[in-house]
Amino acid sequence: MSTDNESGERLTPGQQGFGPSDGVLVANDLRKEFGGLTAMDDLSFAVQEQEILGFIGPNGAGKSTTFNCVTGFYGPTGGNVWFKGEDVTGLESHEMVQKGMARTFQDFAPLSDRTVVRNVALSLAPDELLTLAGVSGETERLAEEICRRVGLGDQLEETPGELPHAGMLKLEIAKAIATNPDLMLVDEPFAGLSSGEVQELTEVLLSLRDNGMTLIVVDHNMRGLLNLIDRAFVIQFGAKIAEGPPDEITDDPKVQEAYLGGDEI
Ligand SMILES: Nc1ncnc2c1ncn2[C@@H]1O[C@H](COP(=O)(O)OP(=O)(O)OP(=O)(O)O)[C@@H](O)[C@H]1O
Repeated sequence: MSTDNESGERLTPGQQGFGPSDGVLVANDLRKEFGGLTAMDDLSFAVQEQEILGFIGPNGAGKSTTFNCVTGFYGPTGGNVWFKGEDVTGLESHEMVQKGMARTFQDFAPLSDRTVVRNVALSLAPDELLTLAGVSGETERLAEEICRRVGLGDQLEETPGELPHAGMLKLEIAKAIATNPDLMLVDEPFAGLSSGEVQELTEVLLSLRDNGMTLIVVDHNMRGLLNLIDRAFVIQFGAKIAEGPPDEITDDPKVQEAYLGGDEI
């Protein structure tokens, strides 16, 4: 990643430029403008395989914009995104899913008239469905297994409306797992959860990593993330202000200033 230039000076990503092989997901000089507003200002970062990156920033910092540009919901104005070494800049969201990138949504939109397990079965990757075609009950079995992995084993036959808020979050994660991703971007997973529920969901996300997945967790602050993330990447005004181990980042003067007058980081 960072290499020395001819004069021996350490180069930071923005100066040197990240390349396709610098991580499983790499953004280089990623930019998004909305009219005259620059929401993402030549942002560069790389996420390593099986890493859990916390992507943090105060309100309006550009987290959702970055999330949307990486997952194909917005086309970036400039820069590049590489996923597993391939240039995926500007691809559509369904193409990103096919390539192994999943995301969760803050606005849950399950099919309210289908059971929990059917909702997950309907999200199963087409590959899995083709492989399983004609094998009676296999699709359902796989969907059930995913539900159990996220702690929904006892609610398989309930409808989403019967689930508590934490259950809806688990369903959202189960639907993302069903697409068989290598990388999952999780949007504010702990919003509105009790400390016990945070702990339970932390264990689910850690087990996904232990099974080979890479995760980016986007959040307004680091409450609840300390036991989950390996590294925090903090942005403000669409640009990086700090990066490092989560327990150190909270003491960073730039981070404290960014949160001044607002919520605690
Ligand atoms: N579709 C859009 N059109 C115009 N401006 C936008 C659009 N989406 C975001 N912005 C602006 O871009 C900036 C970054 O917004 P963004 O939603 O990415 O921040 P955020 O870090 O996700 O904030 P929050 O934590 O409040 O969700 C803000 O100034 C926002 O008003």
